Amino acid sequence: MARLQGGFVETLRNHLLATLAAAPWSRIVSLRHARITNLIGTEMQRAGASAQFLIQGSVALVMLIVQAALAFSLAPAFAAVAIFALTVGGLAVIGASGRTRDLGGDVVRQNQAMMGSAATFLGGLKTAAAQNAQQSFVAEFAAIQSALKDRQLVYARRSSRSRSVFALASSVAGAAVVFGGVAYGMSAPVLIALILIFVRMAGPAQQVQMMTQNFFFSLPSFEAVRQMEAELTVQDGPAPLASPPPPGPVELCDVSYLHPGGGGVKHASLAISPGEFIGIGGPSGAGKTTLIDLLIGLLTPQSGEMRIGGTLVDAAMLRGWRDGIAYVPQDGFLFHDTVRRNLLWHDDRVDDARIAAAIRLAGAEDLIAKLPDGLDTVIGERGAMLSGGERQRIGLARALIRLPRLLILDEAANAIDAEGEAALLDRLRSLDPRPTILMISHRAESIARCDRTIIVDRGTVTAA
Ligand SMILES: Nc1ncnc2c1ncn2[C@@H]1O[C@H](COP(=O)(O)OP(=O)(O)OP(=O)(O)O)[C@@H](O)[C@H]1O
Repeated sequence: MARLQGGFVETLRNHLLATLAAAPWSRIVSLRHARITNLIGTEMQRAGASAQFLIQGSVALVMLIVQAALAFSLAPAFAAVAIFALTVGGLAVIGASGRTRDLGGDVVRQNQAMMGSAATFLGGLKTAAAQNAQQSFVAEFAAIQSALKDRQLVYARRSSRSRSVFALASSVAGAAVVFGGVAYGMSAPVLIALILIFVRMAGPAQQVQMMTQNFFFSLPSFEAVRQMEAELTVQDGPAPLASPPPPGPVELCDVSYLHPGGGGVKHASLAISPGEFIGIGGPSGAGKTTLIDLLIGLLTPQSGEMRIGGTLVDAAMLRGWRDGIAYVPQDGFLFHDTVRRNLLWHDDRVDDARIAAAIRLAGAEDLIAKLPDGLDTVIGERGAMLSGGERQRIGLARALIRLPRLLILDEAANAIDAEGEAALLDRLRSLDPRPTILMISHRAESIARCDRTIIVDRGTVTAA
């Protein structure tokens, strides 16, 4: 049973992760991270427990049926009364299952709120510490914990009450069997055998009752996992194999994508040749990131089309296209591990010469030289032990290690001093062969270093 339960949880967890990985970006972006981490951790375990309760309850039910059949063969009328009593008890338990399930649903919601509160606290730790605001986080967390404990107490009280009722009812039933047997002149051997059977039925009957309750209490966890999968799944079937796109320009032909609030990109048409270094400028919220998300295929055009090397992009080509993309956001994702593991996050079969070349290009040589253990220094959660500019240089080096066909810099150097950024851009310009580089920046002097500029303003894309 342990193997079954372990296998069930493993399969469920892997399936959820695979669904998440295959989900369209527009759906992933609106998900709350705490919801996912809570599902993967706590709720998966509860869902596994619910599967185990189902199996244990079924085993106990089979035992109960066998014992009831045995009792029936000895004294049919008696057994019929006992089976009737058991059925009434079973129906009462099932009747209460709706409320038990609601309680289980409350527990899922509170677990999620608790995870969300902890994640917000950790994310805003520095701001909270700087403003002495930790107490409000602690108070919020305590309030959620208290609500969670209350729901669990209600459940514990309810199951303890039904266990007492069951114990009382089975004692009364036992006494009734003895009394009835004597009153109706049942022979001593049959009566003793019947009592033995009924006594042995009490265990499985109670187990069925408890397992049913536990099952309905943990069922909402399984339902929550399924619910998320349903929200993330667009179509069934295996993802297509990646097919590399043909060489040639990337083109957007009259492409529009508007987010639910109305912001985005309208009727964009542009062609980007291989090796071009293009600056993308425009005010905040104008649609620059949306344009990039369309070019890397994270967003699918609502109208218009995208071509690479003259060929219309389909799902298989999109996978191949992304294999050649390196994307560097403003706040590059760094994790609590060594610089080396952060650099090789995507592919650890890279040789040292390629790592050194990428570090040189990103201008991260001095930074790594001064770290106590060089490339093997652990840099803290989200690279907390580095400065903003240093974090960005590590993010850039990681992207360059990929030897991308398309390099996207989404305000990826805005924390680096102007002089350092100018030198970095010059190094990128002189790369040979040079990848296509798209750089979003709010610094006019940085944009000026590109081959040409695209301006995005209120969703309209124009060449400057
Ligand atoms: N997932 C989303 N859901 C709803 N609206 C969104 C979403 N993403 C972006 N928007 C909206 O679309 C518009 C364009 O956003 P986008 O991120 O493309 O702008 P941007 O030019 O990159 O801005 P910035 O320079 O500030 O990064 C904004 O009004 C933004 O609020």
